Amino acid sequence: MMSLPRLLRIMLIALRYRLDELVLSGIDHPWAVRLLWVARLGSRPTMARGMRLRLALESLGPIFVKFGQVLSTRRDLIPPDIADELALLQDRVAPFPSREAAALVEAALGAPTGQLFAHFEKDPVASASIAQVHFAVLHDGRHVAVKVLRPGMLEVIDKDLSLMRVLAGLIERLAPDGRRLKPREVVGEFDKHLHDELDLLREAANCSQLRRNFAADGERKDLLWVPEVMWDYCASNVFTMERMYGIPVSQVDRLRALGVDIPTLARTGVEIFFTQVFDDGFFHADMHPGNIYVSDQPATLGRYIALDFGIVGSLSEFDKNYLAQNFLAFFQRDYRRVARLHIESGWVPASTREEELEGAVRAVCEPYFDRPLAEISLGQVLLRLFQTSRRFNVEIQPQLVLLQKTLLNVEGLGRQLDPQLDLWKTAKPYLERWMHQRVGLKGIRKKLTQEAAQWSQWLPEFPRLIYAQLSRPDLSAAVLSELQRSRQAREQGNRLLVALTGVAAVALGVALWALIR
Ligand SMILES: Nc1ncnc2c1ncn2[C@@H]1O[C@H](COP(=O)(O)OP(=O)(O)OP(=O)(O)O)[C@@H](O)[C@H]1O
Repeated sequence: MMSLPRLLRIMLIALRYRLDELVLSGIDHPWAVRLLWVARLGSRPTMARGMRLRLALESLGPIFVKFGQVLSTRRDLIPPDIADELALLQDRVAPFPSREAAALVEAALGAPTGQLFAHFEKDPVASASIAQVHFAVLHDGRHVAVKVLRPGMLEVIDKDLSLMRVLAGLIERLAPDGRRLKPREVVGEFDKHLHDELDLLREAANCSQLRRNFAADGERKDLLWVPEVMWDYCASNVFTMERMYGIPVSQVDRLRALGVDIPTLARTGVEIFFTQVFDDGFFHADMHPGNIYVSDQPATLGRYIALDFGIVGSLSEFDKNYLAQNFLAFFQRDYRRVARLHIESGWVPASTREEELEGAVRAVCEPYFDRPLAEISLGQVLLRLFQTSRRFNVEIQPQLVLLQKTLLNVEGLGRQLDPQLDLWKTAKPYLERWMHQRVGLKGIRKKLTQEAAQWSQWLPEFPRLIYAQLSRPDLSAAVLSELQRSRQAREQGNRLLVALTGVAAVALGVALWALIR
């Protein structure tokens, strides 16, 4: 599967941009030192290292560009100057011919586009490295957007990925800093990311779930507008959804000219994110400005529109608990609690000394309080917490890394819209409400409701089980005579136990009946 000419080309480009300096400086393998010395002859780095890496990735093609974009979010691993430069990577590429797009749709949906759609726009509205989007109209008049996967993507990706794995192995072995950079882990993560993005049915299902989450109750309906999935027009390489009408959130001047209140927009953006994280545990994790639009239609002016559902994150109750408690403890500067939370939840080995962890957490968190609360980046705090945790042998769960990356995006977006945005003020009510719901009466009620079905099965069996336990025939004579001695006391106790169990069962039954009624 691995192509030698392609590997050589990658290496030549890497040398041309002197990328060896980035990862191999300080190398002490004799043959590699000599080889590098020859290869470096005549080339002299004149540009900043980040720019050289960006240009190299651009000349290696769309998969490497995508890799650079993903890498730009790993600020826990790479220095800020490189991350900033990689964030500039654009993966707009020339569209593939519309004939080919139409043929792919026909093959996937089993009918010619002329028969499937009342109208199918020949020219794509957008084309990126993985897919391109065509607008169309269904026979019932609904306007749709049809996302079509580029042909032959899987083969190209698998070839480039196997090369990346080879390079990652080399870097890990040769580079003095190789282990810390975790190149194989980064490529592994990228591999998963790409394969997820390649399955458009998966993306359609994510879209459908997000739409349901935001359509469920009236309050939320106005927060975020998510396209409806046209399931009859979807396949693994074709995703047809409702067409949305809006303006990219980054075009602030246009939005302002339409009368959209920008500070409100900034606050709502953060609220939407926290709603997804703490209420649903399911969040859109590719929140770059190109995927977030704002409605320009009179009826829905200013409402957020989500697009591109290739990457989403899911959080368990445990993750949410970890996040909420840590944020709250952090803002109360209660580092002992942060440390204890990590030990009690089993995040760090039980043998970890609480004071040691507390000291480490204090060292990373305290500098943040040098600035006003409104300027603190929750994404950065989380990142620093993760970095500290790593030193104490914690493997950070991928969904939390995804969340931290998205949080940085959301904060960036919010502050771009409104530099005065007080993130903590916007986030705090969510965290407190969530904690309240979890530990307060509401939380207990919710838990009981969830368990109600189980209890309704167990409850009727209680008297039989109690009776069976109290009249076990297999008690030996010795035990019986021993028991006879204390029979009186026990009978008294048993009567009390049965009475109490009965009362408890009735109370529980009434409570459950009230909850599920
Ligand atoms: N439902 C829709 N309604 C209107 N326009 C859409 C819709 N879906 C996608 N588009 C347009 O197509 C563009 C690309 O869509 P999308 O982001 O889903 O594709 P992508 O291939 O994942 O691109 P990228 O990798 O750059 O994010 C969007 O920025 C938007 O302009």
